[in-house]
Amino acid sequence: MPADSALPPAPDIVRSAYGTLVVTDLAEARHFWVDLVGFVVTEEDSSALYLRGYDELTHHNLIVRAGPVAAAGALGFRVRSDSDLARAEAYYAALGCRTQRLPAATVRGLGEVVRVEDPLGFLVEFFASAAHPERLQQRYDLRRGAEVARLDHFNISVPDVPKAQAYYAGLGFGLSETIEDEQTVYAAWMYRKQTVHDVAFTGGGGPRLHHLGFFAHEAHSVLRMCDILGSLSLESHIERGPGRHGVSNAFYVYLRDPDGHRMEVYTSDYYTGDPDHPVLRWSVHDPRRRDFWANPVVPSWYSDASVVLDLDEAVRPVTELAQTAEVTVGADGFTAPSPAPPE
Ligand SMILES: O=C1C=CC(S(=O)(=O)O)=CC1(O)O
Ligand SMILES: [Fe+2]
Repeated sequence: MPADSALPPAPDIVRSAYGTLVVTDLAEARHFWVDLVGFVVTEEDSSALYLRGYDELTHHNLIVRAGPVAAAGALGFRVRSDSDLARAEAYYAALGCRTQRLPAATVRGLGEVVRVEDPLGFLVEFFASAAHPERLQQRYDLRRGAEVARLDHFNISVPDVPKAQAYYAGLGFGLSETIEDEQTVYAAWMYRKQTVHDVAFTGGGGPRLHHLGFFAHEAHSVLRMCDILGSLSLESHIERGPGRHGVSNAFYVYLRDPDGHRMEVYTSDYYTGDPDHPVLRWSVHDPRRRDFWANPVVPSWYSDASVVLDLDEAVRPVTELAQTAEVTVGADGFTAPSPAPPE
Protein backbone atom coordinates (compact mmCIF):
# COMPACT_ATOMS: atom_id res chain seq x y z
CA MET A 1 0.00 0.00 0.00
CA PRO A 2 1.57 3.39 -0.99
CA ALA A 3 2.53 5.69 1.88
CA ASP A 4 -0.32 8.01 2.82
CA SER A 5 1.80 11.03 1.78
CA ALA A 6 1.96 9.66 -1.80
CA LEU A 7 -1.82 9.32 -2.00
CA PRO A 8 -4.28 11.94 -3.26
CA PRO A 9 -6.71 13.27 -0.64
CA ALA A 10 -9.16 10.71 0.74
CA PRO A 11 -12.90 11.23 0.31
CA ASP A 12 -14.55 12.99 3.28
CA ILE A 13 -16.64 10.16 4.72
CA VAL A 14 -19.54 11.33 6.94
CA ARG A 15 -20.79 7.96 8.22
CA SER A 16 -21.52 4.33 7.51
CA ALA A 17 -24.99 4.44 5.95
CA TYR A 18 -26.21 1.14 4.50
CA GLY A 19 -25.37 -2.51 4.05
CA THR A 20 -26.27 -4.87 1.20
CA LEU A 21 -27.18 -8.51 1.86
CA VAL A 22 -27.80 -11.16 -0.78
CA VAL A 23 -30.36 -13.72 0.39
CA THR A 24 -31.52 -17.02 -1.10
CA ASP A 25 -35.24 -16.54 -0.30
CA LEU A 26 -36.46 -12.94 -0.53
CA ALA A 27 -39.89 -13.65 0.97
CA GLU A 28 -38.36 -15.42 3.97
CA ALA A 29 -35.88 -12.57 4.41
CA ARG A 30 -38.68 -9.99 4.15
CA HIS A 31 -40.53 -11.74 6.97
CA PHE A 32 -37.41 -11.56 9.17
CA TRP A 33 -36.21 -8.03 8.41
CA VAL A 34 -39.62 -6.33 8.03
CA ASP A 35 -42.26 -8.32 9.95
CA LEU A 36 -40.04 -9.41 12.85
CA VAL A 37 -37.21 -6.86 13.18
CA GLY A 38 -39.44 -3.96 12.09
CA PHE A 39 -37.57 -2.21 9.28
CA VAL A 40 -39.63 0.16 7.13
CA VAL A 41 -39.92 -0.68 3.41
CA THR A 42 -38.92 2.41 1.44
CA GLU A 43 -39.22 0.60 -1.88
CA GLU A 44 -39.38 -3.00 -3.06
CA ASP A 45 -39.68 -5.08 -6.20
CA SER A 46 -39.51 -8.76 -7.04
CA SER A 47 -35.74 -8.83 -6.62
CA ALA A 48 -34.89 -6.42 -3.82
CA LEU A 49 -36.04 -4.65 -0.66
CA TYR A 50 -34.86 -1.13 0.28
CA LEU A 51 -35.28 -0.82 4.04
CA ARG A 52 -34.69 1.95 6.56
CA GLY A 53 -34.90 2.62 10.27
CA TYR A 54 -37.22 5.16 11.88
CA ASP A 55 -34.57 7.89 12.18
CA GLU A 56 -33.07 7.42 8.72
CA LEU A 57 -33.71 10.43 6.49
CA THR A 58 -32.13 9.01 3.34
CA HIS A 59 -33.56 6.24 1.17
CA HIS A 60 -32.25 3.13 2.95
CA ASN A 61 -30.06 1.58 5.61
CA LEU A 62 -30.26 -1.91 4.19
CA ILE A 63 -30.64 -3.45 0.74
CA VAL A 64 -31.79 -7.08 0.79
CA ARG A 65 -31.66 -8.62 -2.64
CA ALA A 66 -32.28 -12.10 -4.04
CA GLY A 67 -29.35 -14.14 -5.28
CA PRO A 68 -28.08 -17.70 -5.73
CA VAL A 69 -25.66 -17.59 -2.78
CA ALA A 70 -25.97 -15.87 0.60
CA ALA A 71 -23.31 -13.15 0.63
CA ALA A 72 -22.64 -9.54 1.56
CA GLY A 73 -22.74 -6.95 -1.18
CA ALA A 74 -21.60 -3.35 -0.95
CA LEU A 75 -21.15 -1.44 2.29
CA GLY A 76 -22.38 2.11 1.74
CA PHE A 77 -20.67 5.22 3.10
CA ARG A 78 -22.11 8.72 2.82
CA VAL A 79 -19.58 11.33 1.72
CA ARG A 80 -19.88 15.06 2.28
CA SER A 81 -20.17 16.35 -1.31
CA ASP A 82 -20.20 15.35 -4.94
CA SER A 83 -16.53 16.32 -5.19
CA ASP A 84 -15.78 13.49 -2.77
CA LEU A 85 -16.93 11.02 -5.43
CA ALA A 86 -14.08 12.13 -7.70
CA ARG A 87 -11.73 12.07 -4.71
CA ALA A 88 -12.79 8.48 -4.03
CA GLU A 89 -12.07 7.48 -7.64
CA ALA A 90 -8.60 9.05 -7.53
CA TYR A 91 -7.79 7.72 -4.03
CA TYR A 92 -8.67 4.12 -4.82
CA ALA A 93 -7.08 4.22 -8.25
CA ALA A 94 -3.87 5.30 -6.52
CA LEU A 95 -4.27 2.29 -4.21
CA GLY A 96 -4.55 0.06 -7.28
CA CYS A 97 -8.23 -0.78 -6.61
CA ARG A 98 -10.91 -1.38 -9.23
CA THR A 99 -13.59 1.35 -9.23
CA GLN A 100 -16.90 1.96 -11.05
CA ARG A 101 -18.90 5.17 -11.30
CA LEU A 102 -22.61 4.33 -11.38
CA PRO A 103 -25.14 6.80 -12.87
CA ALA A 104 -27.73 8.32 -10.53
CA ALA A 105 -30.54 5.92 -9.56
CA THR A 106 -28.46 2.82 -10.41
CA VAL A 107 -28.67 2.27 -6.67
CA ARG A 108 -32.31 3.15 -5.93
CA GLY A 109 -32.78 6.41 -4.09
CA LEU A 110 -29.19 7.58 -4.52
CA GLY A 111 -27.44 9.97 -6.85
CA GLU A 112 -24.22 8.94 -8.54
CA VAL A 113 -22.33 6.20 -6.68
CA VAL A 114 -18.65 5.26 -6.79
CA ARG A 115 -18.32 1.53 -6.18
CA VAL A 116 -14.90 0.20 -5.15
CA GLU A 117 -13.15 -3.04 -4.29
CA ASP A 118 -11.23 -1.76 -1.29
CA PRO A 119 -7.70 -2.95 -0.31
CA LEU A 120 -9.19 -5.31 2.34
CA GLY A 121 -11.30 -7.07 -0.30
CA PHE A 122 -14.68 -5.51 0.54
CA LEU A 123 -17.11 -3.91 -1.90
CA VAL A 124 -17.82 -0.35 -0.74
CA GLU A 125 -20.01 2.34 -2.25
CA PHE A 126 -19.73 6.10 -1.77
CA PHE A 127 -22.71 8.39 -2.29
CA ALA A 128 -23.26 12.11 -1.72
CA SER A 129 -26.89 12.69 -2.63
CA ALA A 130 -29.97 10.68 -1.72
CA ALA A 131 -33.75 10.88 -1.89
CA HIS A 132 -35.47 11.87 1.36
CA PRO A 133 -38.57 9.73 1.91
CA GLU A 134 -41.20 10.43 4.56
CA ARG A 135 -39.69 11.44 7.90
CA LEU A 136 -40.71 8.75 10.39
CA GLN A 137 -38.92 9.82 13.59
CA GLN A 138 -42.21 10.77 15.28
CA ARG A 139 -44.44 8.20 13.66
CA TYR A 140 -44.55 6.15 16.87
CA ASP A 141 -47.69 4.53 15.57
CA LEU A 142 -45.64 2.70 12.95
CA ARG A 143 -42.87 1.38 15.17
CA ARG A 144 -42.49 -2.40 15.44
CA GLY A 145 -40.02 -5.09 16.47
CA ALA A 146 -36.65 -3.71 17.60
CA GLU A 147 -37.65 -0.16 16.56
CA VAL A 148 -34.31 0.21 14.75
CA ALA A 149 -33.44 3.87 14.16
CA ARG A 150 -30.59 3.72 11.66
CA LEU A 151 -27.49 1.77 10.63
CA ASP A 152 -24.72 2.41 13.14
CA HIS A 153 -21.73 0.36 12.00
CA PHE A 154 -20.14 -2.38 9.94
CA ASN A 155 -18.18 -5.07 11.73
CA ILE A 156 -15.82 -6.83 9.32
CA SER A 157 -13.84 -10.05 9.75
CA VAL A 158 -10.26 -9.49 8.62
CA PRO A 159 -7.13 -11.69 8.75
CA ASP A 160 -4.91 -8.73 9.68
CA VAL A 161 -6.40 -6.22 12.13
CA PRO A 162 -3.47 -3.74 12.10
CA LYS A 163 -3.65 -3.60 8.28
CA ALA A 164 -7.38 -2.80 8.43
CA GLN A 165 -6.75 -0.21 11.15
CA ALA A 166 -4.04 1.50 9.04
CA TYR A 167 -6.26 1.56 5.95
CA TYR A 168 -9.16 3.18 7.79
CA ALA A 169 -6.82 5.61 9.57
CA GLY A 170 -5.75 6.71 6.09
CA LEU A 171 -9.42 7.49 5.41
CA GLY A 172 -9.44 9.76 8.46
CA PHE A 173 -11.21 7.41 10.88
CA GLY A 174 -10.55 7.97 14.58
CA LEU A 175 -9.74 5.09 16.94
CA SER A 176 -12.08 4.69 19.93
CA GLU A 177 -11.33 1.27 21.46
CA THR A 178 -9.11 -1.79 20.99
CA ILE A 179 -8.67 -5.28 22.40
CA GLU A 180 -4.98 -6.04 22.65
CA ASP A 181 -2.01 -7.40 24.54
CA GLU A 182 1.70 -6.63 24.34
CA GLN A 183 2.08 -8.46 21.03
CA THR A 184 -1.24 -8.17 19.15
CA VAL A 185 -4.21 -5.92 18.42
CA TYR A 186 -7.04 -8.45 18.23
CA ALA A 187 -9.89 -6.03 17.45
CA ALA A 188 -10.41 -2.29 16.91
CA TRP A 189 -13.27 0.20 16.66
CA MET A 190 -13.02 3.29 14.43
CA TYR A 191 -15.29 6.23 13.66
CA ARG A 192 -16.12 9.15 11.43
CA LYS A 193 -19.44 10.15 13.03
CA GLN A 194 -19.06 11.17 16.68
CA THR A 195 -19.93 7.81 18.26
CA VAL A 196 -17.87 4.72 19.09
CA HIS A 197 -17.64 3.33 15.60
CA ASP A 198 -18.65 3.28 11.97
CA VAL A 199 -16.46 0.25 11.39
CA ALA A 200 -14.97 -2.44 13.63
CA PHE A 201 -12.52 -5.22 12.88
CA THR A 202 -12.86 -8.75 14.24
CA GLY A 203 -9.79 -10.90 13.67
CA GLY A 204 -10.72 -13.91 11.53
CA GLY A 205 -10.94 -15.26 8.01
CA GLY A 206 -11.69 -12.48 5.56
CA PRO A 207 -12.78 -10.51 3.77
CA ARG A 208 -16.10 -11.44 5.41
CA LEU A 209 -18.91 -9.31 6.86
CA HIS A 210 -19.17 -10.10 10.58
CA HIS A 211 -22.33 -8.07 11.13
CA LEU A 212 -24.34 -4.98 10.43
CA GLY A 213 -24.94 -2.97 13.61
CA PHE A 214 -28.24 -1.08 13.87
CA PHE A 215 -28.91 1.58 16.50
CA ALA A 216 -32.06 1.60 18.63
CA HIS A 217 -32.82 4.37 21.11
CA GLU A 218 -33.66 2.25 24.14
CA ALA A 219 -32.41 -0.91 25.83
CA HIS A 220 -36.09 -1.85 26.04
CA SER A 221 -36.05 -2.33 22.25
CA VAL A 222 -33.31 -4.96 22.59
CA LEU A 223 -35.32 -6.82 25.22
CA ARG A 224 -38.58 -6.48 23.28
CA MET A 225 -36.91 -7.96 20.17
CA CYS A 226 -35.88 -10.99 22.20
CA ASP A 227 -39.35 -11.32 23.76
CA ILE A 228 -41.03 -11.16 20.34
CA LEU A 229 -38.80 -13.93 19.00
CA GLY A 230 -39.39 -16.03 22.12
CA SER A 231 -43.18 -15.54 21.85
CA LEU A 232 -43.10 -16.83 18.28
CA SER A 233 -40.80 -19.78 19.11
CA LEU A 234 -38.21 -18.13 16.85
CA GLU A 235 -35.61 -17.85 19.60
CA SER A 236 -33.15 -19.70 17.34
CA HIS A 237 -32.59 -16.33 15.59
CA ILE A 238 -30.96 -15.06 18.81
CA GLU A 239 -27.26 -15.85 18.64
CA ARG A 240 -25.63 -13.83 21.45
CA GLY A 241 -26.99 -11.68 24.26
CA PRO A 242 -28.85 -9.64 25.27
CA GLY A 243 -26.15 -8.07 27.34
CA ARG A 244 -23.94 -5.08 28.05
CA HIS A 245 -20.75 -4.75 25.99
CA GLY A 246 -17.48 -3.88 27.63
CA VAL A 247 -16.17 -2.30 24.44
CA SER A 248 -18.53 0.57 23.46
CA ASN A 249 -20.62 0.19 26.67
CA ALA A 250 -23.58 -0.53 24.40
CA PHE A 251 -26.50 -2.77 25.33
CA TYR A 252 -26.87 -5.38 22.61
CA VAL A 253 -28.29 -8.52 21.09
CA TYR A 254 -27.08 -10.34 17.97
CA LEU A 255 -29.51 -12.04 15.63
CA ARG A 256 -28.96 -14.30 12.62
CA ASP A 257 -31.26 -13.93 9.63
CA PRO A 258 -32.59 -16.96 7.68
CA ASP A 259 -29.41 -17.05 5.57
CA GLY A 260 -27.17 -16.70 8.64
CA HIS A 261 -26.31 -13.03 8.08
CA ARG A 262 -25.64 -11.47 11.49
CA MET A 263 -27.14 -8.21 12.71
CA GLU A 264 -26.85 -6.42 16.01
CA VAL A 265 -29.43 -4.29 17.79
CA TYR A 266 -27.21 -1.82 19.62
CA THR A 267 -28.01 1.08 21.94
CA SER A 268 -26.47 3.55 24.39
CA ASP A 269 -22.86 3.81 23.31
CA TYR A 270 -21.10 7.17 23.78
CA TYR A 271 -19.87 10.44 22.25
CA THR A 272 -16.38 10.53 20.66
CA GLY A 273 -16.35 13.98 19.02
CA ASP A 274 -13.68 15.85 21.01
CA PRO A 275 -10.37 16.32 19.16
CA ASP A 276 -8.39 14.66 21.96
CA HIS A 277 -10.75 11.75 22.44
CA PRO A 278 -8.68 9.11 24.30
CA VAL A 279 -8.49 5.50 23.09
CA LEU A 280 -9.80 2.87 25.51
CA ARG A 281 -7.53 -0.19 25.28
CA TRP A 282 -8.95 -3.43 26.72
CA SER A 283 -6.69 -6.29 27.73
CA VAL A 284 -7.47 -9.48 25.83
CA HIS A 285 -7.34 -11.14 29.28
CA ASP A 286 -10.20 -9.02 30.64
CA PRO A 287 -13.32 -11.25 30.65
CA ARG A 288 -15.52 -8.09 30.66
CA ARG A 289 -14.19 -6.80 27.34
CA ARG A 290 -16.86 -8.23 25.05
CA ASP A 291 -19.60 -8.70 27.66
CA PHE A 292 -19.29 -6.42 30.69
CA TRP A 293 -20.94 -9.07 32.89
CA ALA A 294 -18.43 -11.65 31.57
CA ASN A 295 -21.12 -13.79 29.96
CA PRO A 296 -19.23 -16.07 27.54
CA VAL A 297 -19.20 -15.27 23.83
CA VAL A 298 -20.69 -18.19 21.90
CA PRO A 299 -18.19 -19.87 19.53
CA SER A 300 -20.26 -19.10 16.41
CA TRP A 301 -19.87 -15.37 17.10
CA TYR A 302 -16.13 -15.73 16.52
CA SER A 303 -16.26 -18.30 13.72
CA ASP A 304 -19.22 -17.36 11.48
CA ALA A 305 -19.43 -14.44 9.04
CA SER A 306 -20.83 -13.71 5.56
CA VAL A 307 -18.66 -14.09 2.48
CA VAL A 308 -18.46 -10.96 0.31
CA LEU A 309 -18.89 -10.28 -3.41
CA ASP A 310 -16.53 -8.48 -5.77
CA LEU A 311 -17.39 -6.05 -8.57
CA ASP A 312 -18.24 -9.00 -10.81
CA GLU A 313 -20.63 -10.49 -8.23
CA ALA A 314 -18.18 -13.37 -7.60
CA VAL A 315 -17.62 -14.58 -4.03
CA ARG A 316 -14.23 -13.45 -2.72
CA PRO A 317 -11.91 -16.20 -1.53
CA VAL A 318 -11.35 -16.10 2.23
CA THR A 319 -7.84 -15.69 3.66
CA GLU A 320 -7.44 -17.33 7.06
CA LEU A 321 -6.46 -15.34 10.17
CA ALA A 322 -2.86 -14.14 9.81
CA GLN A 323 -2.28 -13.23 13.49
CA THR A 324 -2.70 -14.78 16.93
CA ALA A 325 -6.34 -15.74 17.57
CA GLU A 326 -8.15 -13.81 20.32
CA VAL A 327 -9.70 -16.97 21.69
CA THR A 328 -9.39 -20.71 21.22
CA VAL A 329 -12.39 -23.03 21.16
CA GLY A 330 -12.14 -25.32 24.18
CA ALA A 331 -12.73 -29.09 24.21
CA ASP A 332 -16.37 -28.53 25.28
CA GLY A 333 -16.96 -26.31 22.26
CA PHE A 334 -17.01 -23.11 24.29
CA THR A 335 -14.43 -20.39 23.89
CA ALA A 336 -11.58 -20.28 26.35
CA PRO A 337 -9.94 -16.82 26.67
CA SER A 338 -6.23 -16.68 25.93
CA PRO A 339 -4.24 -17.77 28.99
CA ALA A 340 -3.45 -14.93 31.43
CA PRO A 341 0.24 -13.96 31.38
CA PRO A 342 2.43 -15.51 34.08
CA GLU A 343 2.39 -13.37 37.29
O1 LIG B 1 -20.56 -3.11 18.11
C1 LIG B 1 -19.82 -3.74 18.89
C2 LIG B 1 -19.40 -3.24 20.14
C3 LIG B 1 -18.70 -4.05 21.04
C4 LIG B 1 -18.43 -5.38 20.73
S1 LIG B 1 -17.68 -6.40 21.89
O2 LIG B 1 -18.29 -7.73 21.78
O3 LIG B 1 -17.93 -5.80 23.21
O4 LIG B 1 -16.25 -6.43 21.60
C5 LIG B 1 -18.75 -5.91 19.52
C6 LIG B 1 -19.28 -5.04 18.42
O5 LIG B 1 -18.24 -4.72 17.54
O6 LIG B 1 -20.34 -5.71 17.75
FE1 LIG C 1 -21.39 -4.38 16.57
